Amino acid sequence: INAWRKRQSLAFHRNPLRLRRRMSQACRDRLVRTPTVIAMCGLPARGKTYISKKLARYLHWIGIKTKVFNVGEYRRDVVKSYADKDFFDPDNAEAVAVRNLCAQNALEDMCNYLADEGEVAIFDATNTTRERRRVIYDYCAHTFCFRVFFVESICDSVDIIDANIREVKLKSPDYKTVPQDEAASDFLSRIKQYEKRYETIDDKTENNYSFIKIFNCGERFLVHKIGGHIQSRVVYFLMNIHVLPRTIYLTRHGESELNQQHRIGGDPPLSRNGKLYAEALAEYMDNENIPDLIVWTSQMQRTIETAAKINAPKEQWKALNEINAGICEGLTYVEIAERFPDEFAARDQSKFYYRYPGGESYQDLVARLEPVIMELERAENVLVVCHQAVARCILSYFLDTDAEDLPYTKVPLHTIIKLTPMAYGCTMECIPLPIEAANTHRDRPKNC
Ligand SMILES: O=c1[nH]cnc2c1c(-c1ccccc1)cn2-c1ccc(Br)cc1
Ligand SMILES: O=P(O)(O)OC[C@H]1O[C@](O)(CO)[C@@H](O)[C@@H]1O
Repeated sequence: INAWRKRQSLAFHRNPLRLRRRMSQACRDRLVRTPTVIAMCGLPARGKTYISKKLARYLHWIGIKTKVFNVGEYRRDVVKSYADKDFFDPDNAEAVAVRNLCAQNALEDMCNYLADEGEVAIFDATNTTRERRRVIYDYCAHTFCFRVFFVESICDSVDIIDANIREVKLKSPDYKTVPQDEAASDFLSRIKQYEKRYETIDDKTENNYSFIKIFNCGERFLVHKIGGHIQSRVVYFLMNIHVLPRTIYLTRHGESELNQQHRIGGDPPLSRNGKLYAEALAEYMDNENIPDLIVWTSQMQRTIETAAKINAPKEQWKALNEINAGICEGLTYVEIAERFPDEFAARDQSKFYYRYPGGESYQDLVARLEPVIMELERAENVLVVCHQAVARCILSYFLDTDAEDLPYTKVPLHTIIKLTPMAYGCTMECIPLPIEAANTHRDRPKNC
């Protein structure tokens, strides 16, 4: 499929017409993983960029090549200094031409990305008219034979719109030199310009499309003609996220007796220092005074023991158990290098994909952690007490780390990581507690 795509993309740059015929031929052949365009729809301040970025982060984390194409960024490239709301007046012919050009440029870049390497592309734009959606559908589905899935966010809650404008819009490049209250009123009138022409997806005249309509941040959904695996994963994800403010705490278990011996795996008890960390962690969480905190641990005794003294309900997840090192369980890295030199070298060559004989890879870990991430999206204040490799995978979901770098993320023992969702991402604060612990981190070797 990749070689085919490479040929198609070369052909495209040489002879667009020939490619389009070839691509329509491909339409008749069932492609294994037909690329999907997720086209956002909705008035400004309906969370389109929020959904686009969050969705892209989730799909990237489960291993699907995904990229967001934001038309606003294309417009800012073309129109250096933003004039004002009149730029969005549908009767301003020159501005309409510029905006259509930007949308077309984004559309072409997006389809080239999918023709070359991408599996999912998210088209982050208002797409608020039937005509605009038909242009997208004809270009992506008929010319390129990609699946198209429309995601419309509809929100009439003034509080939510106002919060969005305050939290995100006023920080946008369009308003960096404008006083806040003037920016807010300019943005509100920008919305009014769009409202003049807004046509919500109509399940009668647009009933051939696959789409989901989301009302008021997920209070209600209307799902229409889900087409394929990606779309069903997207719908499932969108029905599990929420925007309630909350904090996620992440920490490894206290130092274990095997950590002290620099041995990996096993199901060892805590060392004396590990027990001290368990007490300090309970005290820290008490001081944080988090409403309705829930604590998740693995089923290994070192995490259960670490959480035991925390004054909150506990839940054990087998999915949070540490990576299974198979034949290397209980060994030190030196012993592994001596007894299984080829395995040791192979792991450093491709640490994310390498699977221990009789054990797991980081890629296996991400797959087994997906239900934990989904439940974390549904939950509010949670403390997750887990392990080094597991913590790296969970952290990479929130920080959008690449698979290449994920297995080398530093997650020291006796450190509390505080994750707070903000605007389009989340902030991370590391709080090391002053209790001695072995260093279990192994850096990427120089030659890898
Ligand atoms: O402003 C908004 N209006 C309307 N819907 C919104 C937002 C935001 C939002 C949240 C944080 C910052 C910026 C935007 C998220 N959603 C949203 C939409 C659908 C789902 Br399913 C979940 C959240
Ligand atoms: O992938 P790495 O760097 O070997 O770290 C994972 C290892 O960390 C530990 O949790 C502690 O050493 C081991 O149980 C596990 O095999």
